[in-house]
Amino acid sequence: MEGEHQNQETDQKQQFDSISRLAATKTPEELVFLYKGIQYPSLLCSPETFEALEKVFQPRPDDAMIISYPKCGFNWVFQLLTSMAPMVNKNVEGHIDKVIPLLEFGKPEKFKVMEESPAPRMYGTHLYYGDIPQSFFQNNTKMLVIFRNPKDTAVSFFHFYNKNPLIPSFKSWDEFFTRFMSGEVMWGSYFKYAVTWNKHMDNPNVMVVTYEELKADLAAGIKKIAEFLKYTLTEEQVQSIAEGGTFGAMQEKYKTKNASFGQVLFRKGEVGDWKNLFTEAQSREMDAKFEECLAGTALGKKLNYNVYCKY
Ligand SMILES: Nc1ncnc2c1ncn2[C@@H]1O[C@H](COP(=O)(O)OS(=O)(=O)O)[C@@H](OP(=O)(O)O)[C@H]1O
Repeated sequence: MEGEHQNQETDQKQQFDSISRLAATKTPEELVFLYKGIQYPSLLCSPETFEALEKVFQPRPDDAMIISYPKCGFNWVFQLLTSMAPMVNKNVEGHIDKVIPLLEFGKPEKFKVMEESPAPRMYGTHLYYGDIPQSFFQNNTKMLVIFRNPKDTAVSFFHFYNKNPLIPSFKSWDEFFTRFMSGEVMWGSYFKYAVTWNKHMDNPNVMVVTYEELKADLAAGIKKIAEFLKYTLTEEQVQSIAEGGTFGAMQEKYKTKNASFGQVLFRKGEVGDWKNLFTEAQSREMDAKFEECLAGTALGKKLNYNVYCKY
């Protein structure tokens, strides 16, 4: 089993290196493609995979699906879930890391591989609510929706664009900020994403967790997630998941798994980094947008904007 796991890690590293070499031969325009009006990275997503997600993939009620706008903590929560899964069913072990966990990434054949995985399966998406196939709602898949305050999300996204060889770069933070605010970035508008999810927070199969609450108390966050998924964990198991889920532990793990992508993915892992890039005018502009879209809403309250996004 250990050998198989190492092979999967080597595969991931080789895939990333070979796609990076391909990306270097592309123009910035070629690195992005539009699907239903939204931008996606063309070397990672394809219309065939989007169609197979809709028509071929069979979600199950005991699946755990992470849904997040980019840079809100998808990989962090995925790590927590993959630590939990073998505690719930040992047979899951050999199936973790077999496919890229983001549903819209990779080739359509991945869905056949996922079919063979025992419960609980863990995967996720950055897709808009409206672009998630109806089958997930009809089959009562459990949805963990991860949000992060919009200012840190924007800063993290900006650095991601500029560090990730698979997507185009921006000349400046100011240019990126304008595009983020108008929603002309990959996976679309943060605010549209949030406004839509705010309407579905009462769905019993949906639980919203924030990046900031995990940062404040990771063990409490793990217990909350386990309870939602109906997993029984001992205190020791919670502690061991929390230890493996710190920023430092995850950064270290990626050094052996895929060092170059690890550097792209695990940048700083902090709350409040926005203060290093936002001008006062940009901060006010985002405050006004938050007020217009989310003030007074359940999700707006959960995001604790006044605590995390004000000077
Ligand atoms: N364990 C842990 N603790 C705290 N923060 C963490 C952790 N793991 C990942 N991160 C930070 O999450 C940011 C990346 O978010 P995503 O994983 O959603 O990115 S992606 O859209 O899927 O590429 C990115 O944030 P920034 O550092 O602010 O850029 C990561 O560093």
